[in-house]
Amino acid sequence: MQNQPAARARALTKVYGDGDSRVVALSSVDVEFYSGRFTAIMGPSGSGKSTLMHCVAGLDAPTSGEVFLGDAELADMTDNQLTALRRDRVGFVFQAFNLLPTLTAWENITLPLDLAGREPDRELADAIVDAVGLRDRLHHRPAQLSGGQQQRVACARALITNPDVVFADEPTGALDSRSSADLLDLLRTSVDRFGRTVVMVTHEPAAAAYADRVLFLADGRLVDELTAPTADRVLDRMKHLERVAV
Ligand SMILES: Nc1ncnc2c1ncn2[C@@H]1O[C@H](COP(=O)(O)OP(=O)(O)OP(=O)(O)O)[C@@H](O)[C@H]1O
Repeated sequence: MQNQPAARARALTKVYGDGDSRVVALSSVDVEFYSGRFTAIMGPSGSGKSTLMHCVAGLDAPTSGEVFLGDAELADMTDNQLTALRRDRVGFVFQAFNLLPTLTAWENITLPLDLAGREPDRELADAIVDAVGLRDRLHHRPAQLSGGQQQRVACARALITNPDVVFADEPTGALDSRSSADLLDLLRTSVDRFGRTVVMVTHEPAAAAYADRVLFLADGRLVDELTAPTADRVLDRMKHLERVAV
């Protein structure tokens, strides 16, 4: 049985520019991201992966179509409501870690709560700090941490508000293979242990294999999907897509 979608889009279309520079980045995409699941989005370069994630996360407005986070339709929201939604109900992890250099790891992790005037839930904060394995680094600043540690701080920051959905855009893109595996384990743990919903854009079949389900985009359309993926099966589908695309 599938869970309720934590986020979904209907007939989502995104067009950039006009005239000669017009690009249809997404063409009438219907998609559901199930609650408590880990979904990976793959596809050739330029296929619309980041655009899809940004539209569903409320970072970018669709040209047409509908996007829902839970029951809320994003188009019905004012700018202030969208800002609050991005702060309180959505967590983000990007390829560049985007930590504030003057704050310690702990201050970076709790920043979204400070901005919202909320206190950390001690039990959740403890569990997250243990899961990211940074208990002895909490008072270090980003420059004193490795890339992998910085990305785990970013991941803890995305989890600390107990968001409905964590969106990760190429989160392992700047990491070595060991740090990538640690980060992917952490995203997997956030789903299995904390019940989070994770949506991750990636180029790497080995990273997509951590997900429960992989969606494949080509030319702005959803063209395929795989459940219980393995790196080999993901790679096979990608080869097929890239053959079709040339
Ligand atoms: N701000 C923008 N203005 C104009 N065109 C854009 C803009 N953002 C994206 N595009 C175009 O939209 C299409 C989809 O881009 P998108 O970044 O979503 O693809 P992607 O699958 O994430 O690519 P990659 O794997 O290379 O990061 C591409 O043709 C891109 O050039």
